[in-house]
Amino acid sequence: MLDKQIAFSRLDTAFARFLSQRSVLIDDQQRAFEGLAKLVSYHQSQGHNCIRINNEHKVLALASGLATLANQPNTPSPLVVEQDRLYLHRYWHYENRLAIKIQAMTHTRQPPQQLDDALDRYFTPSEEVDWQREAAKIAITQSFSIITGGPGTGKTTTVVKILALLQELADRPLHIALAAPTGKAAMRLQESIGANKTALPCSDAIRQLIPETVTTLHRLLGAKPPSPYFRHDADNPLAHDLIVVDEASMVDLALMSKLLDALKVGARLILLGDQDQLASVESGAVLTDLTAALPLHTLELKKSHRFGGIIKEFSVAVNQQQPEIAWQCLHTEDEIVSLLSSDLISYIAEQQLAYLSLVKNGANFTDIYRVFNRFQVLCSNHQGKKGVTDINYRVEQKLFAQKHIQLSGQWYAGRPVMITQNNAALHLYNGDIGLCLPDKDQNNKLMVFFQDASGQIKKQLPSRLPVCETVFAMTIHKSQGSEFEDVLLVLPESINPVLTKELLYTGITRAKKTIKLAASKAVFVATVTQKIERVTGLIDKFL
Ligand SMILES: Nc1ncnc2c1ncn2[C@@H]1O[C@H](COP(=O)(O)OP(=O)(O)OP(=O)(O)O)[C@@H](O)[C@H]1O
Repeated sequence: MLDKQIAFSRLDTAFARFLSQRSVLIDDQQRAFEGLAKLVSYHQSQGHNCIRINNEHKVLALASGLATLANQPNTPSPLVVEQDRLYLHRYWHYENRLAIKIQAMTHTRQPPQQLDDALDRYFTPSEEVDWQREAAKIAITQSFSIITGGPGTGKTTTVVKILALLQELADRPLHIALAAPTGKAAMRLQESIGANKTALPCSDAIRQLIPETVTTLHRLLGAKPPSPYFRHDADNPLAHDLIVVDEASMVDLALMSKLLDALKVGARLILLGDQDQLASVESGAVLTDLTAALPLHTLELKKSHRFGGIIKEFSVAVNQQQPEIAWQCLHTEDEIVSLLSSDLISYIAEQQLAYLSLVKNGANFTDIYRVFNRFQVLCSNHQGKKGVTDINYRVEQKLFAQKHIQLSGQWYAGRPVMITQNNAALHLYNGDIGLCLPDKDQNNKLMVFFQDASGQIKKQLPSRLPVCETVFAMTIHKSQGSEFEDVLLVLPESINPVLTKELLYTGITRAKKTIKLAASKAVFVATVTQKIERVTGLIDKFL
């Protein structure tokens, strides 16, 4: 049953050997069991919650003495068999807890009196169905709700109205937390909430009950690194009456399960996100699974208020896996969505000139940061030709050859960097972007400048920074939760397993104004055709 093509890690091999040596099996059966354990370990590391097994494997796993049936829990075993699925015990536990906790929240609440009148004040009555109003109705009458939709469909606008409505309708002020999986996503939601609050048709008293700060989920739950556990859990629940989580597609099974565990009895949860985006980096496809499993708790907003036109058409064609239509979108006259026709590295270097000239002229950081963030190169892959490392290296060399940067060492004025490791002491987190600039207050010594959610600027000595990398280009994965005016999407020269329609859709939906694509038709078509399939048992647990 072992697939020779699979690149098992040393961890997969060591884990499987460890288990098989503890099994009661011998000889061929022991070897077969070791193969099975290796497969579970590998697929879990690839984002699946479990693997599908046939009867023979089920018998083998149970005969090993190291797997138990999910519905016959006795002593905890390293593996769990549930129907035709084999899990590592921990992931079965996460799936099971998550389903149990959500099911406990699926009873409908008594609709408050005058709900319709209240809704009418926030949502202008119209002839057609107003889906944002419907979403608000679901979120108010259910303890657990999901509002999904692509960029600009009004998820944030709607949720701010929901928060005001819930505060108006509550007997006492609700304790609300707003959270997102990454610092970047938290920052964006915070900006958006602030802007939306002022436009609410409510009293100042109600407005003040809507929080303005957005935290990361890890901070909300009280991370205790390196421990995988949080300060808040079932024994020490969060005090909040309502928690809103934005960019929920990025939340993996383990984190979502821990979040649900940490909710107090009677609390509400609203998940916001785009179910068509990439699944979480770690295992599971939680948002997609939950939207499929709980249609009565889910509302999908379809109409984009930010952009229609060709970007929308392009994203829809990619999402619906129509490669020929998507390819045609790249060939319209207005060039809002187009193929890159010039040399890739020269084009990227040219796009940095406005930014680098501000750096050279000693402009203030806010202006430099804004101009840098206008354009971003998003690659599908990190390694290999046309991956992030390759492009960053070649762009630096080009800018150096053109004398736009002075490349005497690793650090130079104008080097943009992305932090790739959290450092709580410095308040710098994976994904934060900083710019290396001469510090006028310190005799032009090179410092790395960052801007936080509140717009505050902080600086650090390059030598003190946690691990980071140059970021003229970043992966599409890292760009989740961010938006840029102009995006250049770069795919490699040959197809690889990372290339999926979800990845491309996520990259496309980062763009606010224009999209350029650097890819051959063959690779583009193959990418649109490939889809993320994650093996999970979550939907089955709601049947
Ligand atoms: N019903 C509406 N009528 C008109 N404009 C709207 C409506 N709903 C939202 N908008 C506007 O559309 C824009 C996008 O809305 P919003 O930021 O709420 O969308 P979103 O789904 O949260 O987007 P993203 O996922 O990109 O954060 C905003 O400028 C907002 O004011």
